[in-house]
Parts: sequence; C-alpha cells; structure tokens
Amino acid sequence: MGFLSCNAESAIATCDPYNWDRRNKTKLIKIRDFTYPELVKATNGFSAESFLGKGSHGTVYKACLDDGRLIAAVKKTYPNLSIAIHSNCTTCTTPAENEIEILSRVHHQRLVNLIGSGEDSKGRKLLVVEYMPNGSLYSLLHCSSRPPSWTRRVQFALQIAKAVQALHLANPPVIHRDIKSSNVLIDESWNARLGDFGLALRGHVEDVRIKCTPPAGTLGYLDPGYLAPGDLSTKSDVFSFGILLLEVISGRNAIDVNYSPPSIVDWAVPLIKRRDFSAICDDRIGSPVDPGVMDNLAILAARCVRSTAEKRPGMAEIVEGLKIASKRVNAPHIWNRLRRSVGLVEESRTLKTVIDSNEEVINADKTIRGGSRRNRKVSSVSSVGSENEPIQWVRERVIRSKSTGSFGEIKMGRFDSRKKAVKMPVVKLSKSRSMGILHSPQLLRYKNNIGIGLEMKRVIDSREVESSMSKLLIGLDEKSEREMQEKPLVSII
Ligand SMILES: Nc1ncnc2c1ncn2[C@@H]1O[C@H](COP(=O)(O)OP(=O)(O)OP(=O)(O)O)[C@@H](O)[C@H]1O
Repeated sequence: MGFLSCNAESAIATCDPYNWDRRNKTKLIKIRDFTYPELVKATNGFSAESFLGKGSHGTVYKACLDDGRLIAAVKKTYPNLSIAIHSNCTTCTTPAENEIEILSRVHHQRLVNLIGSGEDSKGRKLLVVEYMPNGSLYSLLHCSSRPPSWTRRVQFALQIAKAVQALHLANPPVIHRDIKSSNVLIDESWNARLGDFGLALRGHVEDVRIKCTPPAGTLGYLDPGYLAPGDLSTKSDVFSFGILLLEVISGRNAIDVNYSPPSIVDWAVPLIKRRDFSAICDDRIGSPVDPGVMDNLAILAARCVRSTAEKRPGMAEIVEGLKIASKRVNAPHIWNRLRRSVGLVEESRTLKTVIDSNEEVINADKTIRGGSRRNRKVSSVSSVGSENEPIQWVRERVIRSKSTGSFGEIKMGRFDSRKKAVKMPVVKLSKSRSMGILHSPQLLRYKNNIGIGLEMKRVIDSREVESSMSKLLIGLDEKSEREMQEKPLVSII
C-alpha cells in the first residue's frame, strides 16, 4: 500500500482501503433517521428542563421519543465546529459526523450506542444516542456525596476495559482517543459505558486516515508519546485508560493543582514504585478489605502509563488483570484466607529483587518527580467516611479537562472559595509528563498443598482460584511460574 500524498482528493481513493476495499467494509448498523421537528418535540424545544450537560463539542438533551416509549439523549454540536479527521488532510468533519461514522459500525453493550441521527435546517447533524440516567463516572468520583465503593470501582474499570478492548478488536480497529471519566456514563443498571466518539479514529495505524489526522485528546489523559499523527496506536488509548484507572483508585483528577505534583502520573507512579499503595487510595473510602486488590489495580495502572508505548500492556491483558481484581474485591475474605494459607515465602527476598529491577527502570526513565505521602495534597479534603454512611465533603473544585482536537488550545481554571472561576493562563495542548513503571507484582509462593475449608469450596470453585492465582503471578520469574503450574495450588479438604 502506498501513501503518495494525503493532500489530493485522488489520493484518498488509492490510499484509504476503507473507501474502496469491500472486504474491509464492516456491516453498517441500522440507525434511525429522525426529522428535526421530531427532535424538537422530543426535547421540548431543547428546553432547559431537558438539558443534560454540555461538553467541548456541544450540548446534550434528554429526549422522549416514540410517544414516550423511547428515552434517548440528543447531542447538538456547536455551530462552526469541525475537527481534522478525514482520510484527506485538507477536509474536516464535525465531531457529530465522525461519531455517526464510527458508531454506525460498532455496537457493544459497554458503549453508549447510536440510535439514530437527524439534521437541523442548516444541515448540522444531531446525534440520538442511548440515554444514561446515572450521570458520568467523573461526577460519581468527584461530585457525589457517596463516592463509589471498591466493588463498584473495579466493576466500572473492568467494563470500560472491555469496551476499549472491543474497539481495538474491531476490524479495522477503532482508537477512541478521548478515554476519560467524563466520557464514561452510567446506565440504568449501574453499568459503565464508554461514550463520546467525536475524536475517535477507525483504521489501521498504517492507513492514511490515521497518518494524516493531527493528535487530539484531553490534557491530562493524553499519551505523552503521541506528538505526531504517526505516533498513534491503540497503546495511546491504553495510556488514557491508565490515567482513568489512577483516577478511579485515588478519586483525584487527572490534573489537579490541589495536589503536588498536579499531574496524576507524576504523583502516583513514584508512590506505586515504593509500594506505598495506601497513599494513593481514595481516603474517602479507605483501602479495600483485601489489600491485594490495590496492588493489582495500582500496578496495572502504572504499567498502562509507562512512557514507552510498547511496554504498556494490551487491552486483553488489562481485562484479565481487572477480572482478577474483580474476583478479589467480591470475595475478599476468601482471598485473605488463601493468602494466609499460602504464606508469603521469600517475600522479603523477592521484594528486594523487584525493587532492584525497579531501580533499573527508574534510572532508565530518569523522570521521577514528587509523590509522597507528605505532598499528597496541597489542600485538604474535609472529611473521610465509609461507603455505608453518607458523607459530605468539600473539595476545591477544579474545572475538568475538556477534549481538544485540532482546535489546539485548552483552558484550565480553578475556582476560588467563592466558586468564581479564576482564569489561569491558556495553555497549549501539551504533554503531561509521564514516566515508566516497573512491574512489581506481589510475588507469592505457595507451600506444598494448602488446605482450604469446605465453606470455601461452597463459595468458590477450586479451579477458579487456581487460574486466578496463577494469573496473579504475572511477572513471576520463570522458575516459580513453572513450579506453580506443576503443583496443584489448592486441595479441597
Ligand atoms: N447519553 C447520555 N445520556 C445522559 N447524559 C449524557 C449523555 N451523553 C452526555 N451526557 C451528559 O452531557 C454532558 C456533556 O457530554 P459531552 O459528551 O458532550 O461532553 P463531555 O464528555 O462531558 O466533555 P468533552 O466534550 O470535553 O469530552 C456529560 O457530562 C453528561 O452529563
């Protein structure tokens, strides 16, 4: 395949295989056409009562369609907004058109799926998507008086990981480019769904469509290695997912001037490297009952935000890692008992080895900054409570990051105590400093055969424990891994 030029219209036909190669064309999902009057009626004339929220691309309204039988969300894009996403570099498309193009080809239970589209009198596209009644993950984490429990957080993380995995497995793959907590919406059954495909790109990395589209994303979530179109890969989504995971673990914003350092990567990764997991866990809910859950999540997140894209795990590995965390968080007492039974043989010795190899990574990356319990936060969070008792807390609000495409600039601001926006300098779309991480999973070795009581058998199948435990040992040295596989891990009495 040749890439002669991405400026001439004619080049599109020859360079972009999805414009002409029938074999690669994914089946279009049937989406409905809505008339503009229909959408006006359904949203009560786009009234304030129907207003759900606004983003950098437009406003969103609740719509009652089909005589109230279908509740949906209608996205109305701001006028004159276009982004440089096309197989031809000179042509722009609107986020809505881009979203229709992508979502009419992918459908998944963990995505905010497209129902249909409409057009206003000026020819601007309106999107009709599934309605998510429980807000965004951003608002649950940062604005709710009852922050989600660990079980919920792990469930959300796993569901979004599955959504991203499905996108990356599509043919051609879809790279979302804007994974962040405000783009994770919660449906009526409290499942997390990934939405907002305004910046998404569909194609293989070698396709002209990808090669000619300028970098875009949200400050704080953006892969620091994604500086030019050619740098984009599915691993950029992995980086953003890692930021999301750190946000889920800590309950802090991706960029938050109330912390030192303000970047979540610069703050969390040094603490994770020191295995100071409790320092990054959201102090409003405290540590999970099974401390292994934090180990799993934190190390996984740190691996996702490694500075070298190739060293980041793929979404399949992330999904597997989160499945283990999910099992542990749902049955903490079993896991704690299992841990006590197997013992942490040679932990201090192996830990030293891990720390030594971590040091190598630290030296190689050379960019570790900040991150200690002392500089955990610049300002304090007023109260801490368990998830069972409703708590109130006040945080200094930080305006959340907005997506930025080729519009280039992004604004950051801070609210003062009177909740008035204090204008901060407009910063160019720059990279958040990130650094790599070592891989330091908890190293477990088991002693001969382990006795586990009948009551445990009732709750969890032995083979399930076995497979989960062996997956836990990702990163274990080869010899120990072989031993693990040779001996039965669990013997049920
Ligand atoms: N399908 C939906 N169902 C219910 N509410 C929605 C839906 N889609 C969006 N919203 C609400 O509208 C708000 C704006 O959404 P939108 O996707 O336009 O922007 P954003 O993701 O918040 O920000 P940005 O445009 O910077 O990415 C969301 O925060 C959410 O509260």
